[in-house]
Amino acid sequence: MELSYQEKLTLIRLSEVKRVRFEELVEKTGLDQVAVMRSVLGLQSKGLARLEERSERIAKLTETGRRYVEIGLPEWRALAVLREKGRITLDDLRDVLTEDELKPIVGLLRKEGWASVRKENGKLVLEITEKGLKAGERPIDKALKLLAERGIVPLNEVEKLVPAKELKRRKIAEEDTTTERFVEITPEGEELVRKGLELKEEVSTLTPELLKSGKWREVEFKRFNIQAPVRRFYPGKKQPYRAFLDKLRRRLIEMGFIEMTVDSLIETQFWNFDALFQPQNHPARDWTDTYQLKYPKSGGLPGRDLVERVRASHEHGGDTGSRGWGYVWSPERAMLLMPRAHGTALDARQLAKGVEIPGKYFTIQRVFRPDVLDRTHLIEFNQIDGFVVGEELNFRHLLGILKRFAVEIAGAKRVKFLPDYYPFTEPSVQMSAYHPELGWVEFGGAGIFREEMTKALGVDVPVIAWGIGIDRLAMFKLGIDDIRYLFSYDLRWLREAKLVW
Ligand SMILES: N[C@@H](Cc1ccccc1)C(=O)O
Repeated sequence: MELSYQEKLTLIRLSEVKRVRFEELVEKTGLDQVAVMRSVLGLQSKGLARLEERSERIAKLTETGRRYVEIGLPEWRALAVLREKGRITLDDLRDVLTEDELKPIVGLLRKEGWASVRKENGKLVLEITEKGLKAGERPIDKALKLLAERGIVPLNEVEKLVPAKELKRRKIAEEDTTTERFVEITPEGEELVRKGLELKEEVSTLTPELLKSGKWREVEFKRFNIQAPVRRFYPGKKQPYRAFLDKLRRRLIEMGFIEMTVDSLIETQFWNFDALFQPQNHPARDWTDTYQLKYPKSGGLPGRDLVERVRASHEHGGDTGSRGWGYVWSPERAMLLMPRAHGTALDARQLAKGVEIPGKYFTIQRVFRPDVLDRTHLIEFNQIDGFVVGEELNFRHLLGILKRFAVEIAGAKRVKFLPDYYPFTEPSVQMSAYHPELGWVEFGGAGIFREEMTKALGVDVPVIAWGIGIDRLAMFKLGIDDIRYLFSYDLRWLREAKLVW
């Protein structure tokens, strides 16, 4: 039979006394209470010992009772004054009794026969009696003594002296129930001890010393119950959404994407709109769809050549064969500053800077757009934008990549594509994924960048691009149905949110 060190120790100590109060057994083993209880339960389940619980009615000294132990019961204090003076009025007792004790005192003394009571000139006069002079220890005094000595006394013992009701009425003691625990060894337990138990100290940590000295071969290792329930533990960890973004970034890098970064959240309209072939009179450039910077209002434009190519593209299509938008392009307008409204601005910057062909790029950006806050809309949110550039790319590649994003990264089960419109892509597509509680949620746009855009930026091969509302993807992944929760301070959520992947 497999016994732990503590079980063996407990069993051996128990065999010395056969039957013992639990508290005493704790003392005998020198272990702590929890360890002994665990051992006793272990022994019990192996049939070597029995734990017996007995509840018992007891009387317990009250606060008032404790005071009486110190200064004496009120009737004794009153009697002392009577004995001294022979004849007294109630006023003479005010020094030795409280107001509460004074009220019932006449009745008490009379009941005991320690004083006679008369009324003289409208005042009560108490006179000591023969019995009062000889008065000695009564049952209630004995009960009080017993309680004083032990604090807690079995009810039946007290009741041999005074009814518990009486003690309760006088607020000396109150009734209660305690559970006493006894541990008893079984014949099987005794048998086992008789055969001899080897008591080897158990080791719970394997130390370098044990390993070096080779002593690990001799010692006995403590067994751990890895199924035992433990206390919940909340170690420090990354904010769940931050963790999600970090993992997403790593994943994309692993997939061979190059990350595009930028220092500022502020962008010129040139990079946010113009370089993307979005005409300056396009409604989405209005203050209703994007924010503008109050101060400073304007920033700088990139090199002349690039600006001229973008201008040409807008005004007449440049050398793409397109007719462009057919209006007079304004550099001042393009210089206006705004909080970046989409991550796609970084695509434009990268294409202008030069790209590897074939190549894959991505960026995770904080972007800003006026909106009404609700469960699926924030005015400040995160986008993951990316593009793939290569000679042979076509629309089918784009759909394939997008589907992979939605299914693998967002864990969406159902995805659908719908035709859409963006000034910078042709064709354009919008994607939605099915959320179990919110229904179809649009989470991104994509398309093939128009030549009017890519050529002006200096790239002459197909570029397929997408922009995804990453917060919405995270909702799927983190299993939440309110986008605002991603930035929540709710400690419970922060502690218990699963780290995904
Ligand atoms: N920038 C677009 C998404 C998009 C990116 C790239 C190509 C097409 C569309 C948006 O924010 O909605």
